[in-house]
Amino acid sequence: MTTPSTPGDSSLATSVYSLPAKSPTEAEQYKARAANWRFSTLCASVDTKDQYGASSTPIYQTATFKGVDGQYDYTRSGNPTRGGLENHLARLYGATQAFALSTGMTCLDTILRLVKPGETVLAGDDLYGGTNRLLTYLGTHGGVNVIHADTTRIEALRPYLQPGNKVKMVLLESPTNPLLKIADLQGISDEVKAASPNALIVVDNTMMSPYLQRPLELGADIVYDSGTKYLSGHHDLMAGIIAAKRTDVCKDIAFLINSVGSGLAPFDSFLLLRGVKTMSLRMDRQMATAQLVANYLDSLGFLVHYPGLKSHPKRDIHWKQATGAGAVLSFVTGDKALSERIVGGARLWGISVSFGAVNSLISMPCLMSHASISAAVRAERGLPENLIRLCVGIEDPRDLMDDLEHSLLSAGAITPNLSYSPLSHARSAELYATDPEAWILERAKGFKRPSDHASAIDKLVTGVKKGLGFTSATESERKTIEQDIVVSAPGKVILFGEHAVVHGVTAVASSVNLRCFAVQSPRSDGKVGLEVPDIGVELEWDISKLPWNLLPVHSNAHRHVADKDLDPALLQAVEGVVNAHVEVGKTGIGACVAFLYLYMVMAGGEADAPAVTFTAKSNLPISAGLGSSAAYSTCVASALLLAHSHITQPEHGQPRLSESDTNIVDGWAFLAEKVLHGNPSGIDNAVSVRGGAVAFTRSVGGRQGGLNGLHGFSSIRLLLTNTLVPRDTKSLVAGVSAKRLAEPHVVDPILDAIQSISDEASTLLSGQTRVERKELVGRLEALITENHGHLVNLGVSHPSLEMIVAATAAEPFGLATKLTGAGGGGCAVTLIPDDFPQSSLDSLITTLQAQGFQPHLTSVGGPGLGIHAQPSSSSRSSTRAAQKEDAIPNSEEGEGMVVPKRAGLREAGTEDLQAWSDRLGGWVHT
Ligand SMILES: Nc1ncnc2c1ncn2[C@@H]1O[C@H](COP(=O)(O)OP(=O)(O)O)[C@@H](O)[C@H]1O
Ligand SMILES: C[C@@](O)(CCOP(=O)(O)O)CC(=O)O
Repeated sequence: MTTPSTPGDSSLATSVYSLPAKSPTEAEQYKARAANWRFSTLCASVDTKDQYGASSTPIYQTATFKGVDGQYDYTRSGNPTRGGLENHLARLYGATQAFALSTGMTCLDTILRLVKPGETVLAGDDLYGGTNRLLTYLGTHGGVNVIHADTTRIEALRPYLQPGNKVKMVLLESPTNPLLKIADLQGISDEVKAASPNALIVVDNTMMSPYLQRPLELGADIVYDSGTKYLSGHHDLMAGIIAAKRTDVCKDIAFLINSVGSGLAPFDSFLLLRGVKTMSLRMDRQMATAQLVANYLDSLGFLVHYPGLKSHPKRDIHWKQATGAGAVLSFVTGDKALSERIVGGARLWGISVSFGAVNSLISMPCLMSHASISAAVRAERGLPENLIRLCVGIEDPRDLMDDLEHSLLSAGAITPNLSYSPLSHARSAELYATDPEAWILERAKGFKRPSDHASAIDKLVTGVKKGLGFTSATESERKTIEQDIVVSAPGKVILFGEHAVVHGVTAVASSVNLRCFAVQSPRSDGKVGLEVPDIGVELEWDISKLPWNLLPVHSNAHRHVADKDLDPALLQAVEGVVNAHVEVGKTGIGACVAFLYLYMVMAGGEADAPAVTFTAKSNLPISAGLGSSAAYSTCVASALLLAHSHITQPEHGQPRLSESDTNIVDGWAFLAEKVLHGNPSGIDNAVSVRGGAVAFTRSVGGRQGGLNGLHGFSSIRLLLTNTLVPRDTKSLVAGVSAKRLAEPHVVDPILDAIQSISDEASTLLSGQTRVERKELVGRLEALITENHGHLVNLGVSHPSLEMIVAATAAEPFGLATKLTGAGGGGCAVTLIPDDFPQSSLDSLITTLQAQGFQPHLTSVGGPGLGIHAQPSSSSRSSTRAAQKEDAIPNSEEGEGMVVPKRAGLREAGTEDLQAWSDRLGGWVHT
């Protein structure tokens, strides 16, 4: 057995990194057969020779191998799965040897170790951020002289090539990422070699893969690829490949990999080998679509970087050395905020760094993959901050175009071309099937980029269409918002007095630590959109087509104050608009109607209606009695009020929102609650808007209502248990009202009894009583049990709630529980005394879970409505600069990257919402 030891070990090339054990004749036979195969045949035909005849290379998931004279002894030095992959890749790269490592950056690290202190590395100036960072480190810590130049132009390299400069390595990329600049690989290699014979030409070939470009055939000494990209194609592994022709170079690389242990693990080697088999197939599809996308954007007048375009600089050189244009392209919109809107609005195009996988991606390199290069250096290297990079996958091109076009439209990057008459569906389908390039150009004709000066013909067509009752002529001028508006509001738990509160009885409630979060973002296509992924809502409406004619006429000059009552005719019309979407379920319909109703009433007319998308997501269980509707209503109300500047956008550092703004939001949130619940008391929105704990009395029949803060509430521990039984607040509230009408002699005494309970609870929780803690908790427990009994008599309990009451009351627990909220299912709340042992709590939780319920301990009394503050105008520029600097150190592939807020909210999992909002920071609460 030969273990690689020193670079000078001549046995190395034929030992652990050589072809697998097989007779030379077999290997030769394979080579002879494969000699004339084309690339895709080579990809799919792995030369496997396994002891059991396995037709796919097995995973040798082992660190060590038995015996002393076998071909393998230790996986760091060599492993049959990795060896099989490396042999296969060596053929694809046209290399003497190929090596599989853990990542593309490991490849670069390994290659750079061939440079000694005092020697020079010549590298490009449009490099992947990670490459740039490693080179900088080598310069400061490794004594290596790193020079950045435009490696795509030999003229830029010439001054550095004199022997005195000790150029050991020239790092090339073509096309570059993300500007797709082309380098003449053969020309540069020849000239570098002539001037600096010791220099190694290294090519990062990741943008092309060996399928499209084989730099070893163009004079390069070493080529490396991030195997994470096209080679694997599925974003399910990380890998890097080094391929080289010169045996001395191969030996050095093998030595380093063995010494460091950077070889790819067996399982990842297996996955990569599997991925490589379909590489050409995937890339053909990806490239064909990329070409369509590039043609589309190009014909609309965007500056597009893609070597498949006729106008691409040095296109002829690219096509001399490569057989395809790849599937990455980038384009300039001219406006960073516009680019953020485009990226934030895309759905099918995922927001992510990296490229080359089967699914399509969209990103802004300056905020993501290239964020580790400082803004100043990016500017110096001509990387526009508004650049959008598209990495095309294998999805149906029509779906990709639908999504991109929708996103461009809603962001205002394109507008419909009113003078264009679209093809019929049948003709368009036929064109797509027979001539996709003609199809895409035809598609692009339906749009144009907005310009300040619409052509005379456009103006004429607009006028005619408007006269005929078509969409508003002023879509591009329609009001929108300047920046994203971000808000959040909590749910609530009612401890005493639900239902009775509707009839004027006092209730005691507190906010909980679960919230609804919302982003309202600008759009420029004359539409208003609502996205509530929790309940499957993703809709948009033409603003001009909303039933504006039914808006009640307001004499009132204080338009920002909400109406007390709903307008039945408008409500019905809005319900009609929403009900037209048959795909939306009951929960979704309520959410849409509440939003659209507020949207229309607050605008007061079409002219003032802003083109926005409202996106909401919540970690509150919906319809479980924890006030998810109030949290949503509060978010809708505050976001719309901010869009109209009816309340003040807070600035960083402001301690809290003003009392008057708080009241305005509460009024509108109450109106939304009325849409959702018919006759709510207003307690849910009062708590959601203000947070904390309150005793709330609705003003009924001329009696004075009121709201008092309860400061002894927050120290109480509550267990909330969700029965998961769905119910409907509106009908439960209506049921109690009907019962009161039918049997006032039964219901009224119950209401009186609940009033006494709430009064006593308010006193106990006011924080000012002298009652001893233990006694206080004991009294509250008795009140809970009593209040639940009254709710049972009002007919709003449910067998599942009774199971929880019984389970928590049973020995050894002995706890008091009541339903909370509207009942009929939903949640129960259990008071956990201070001295209740943790072990008992754990066992109670297990018991409840075993019965199919979802218990969780909650903290109460947290903040109410929060609005994400804009930096104050004086500090705006410095804060931005600080944020950018903050993002630099950890902006790795994905980590710390800046995602448009709307997309960030949409993509965050329910569990991550709070963390997403904490990361945003800068919240100002009521
Ligand atoms: N996150 C949310 N996004 C959109 N709408 C919501 C959301 N949460 C609640 N809603 C609306 O509120 C209704 C639930 O209200 P309700 O039955 O009172 O339950 P809860 O006690 O959770 O407030 C839903 O049907 C839906 O229309
Ligand atoms: C039953 C009621 O008192 C509370 C309703 O709470 P929820 O919708 O179940 O979260 C109704 C109300 O106060 O509006």
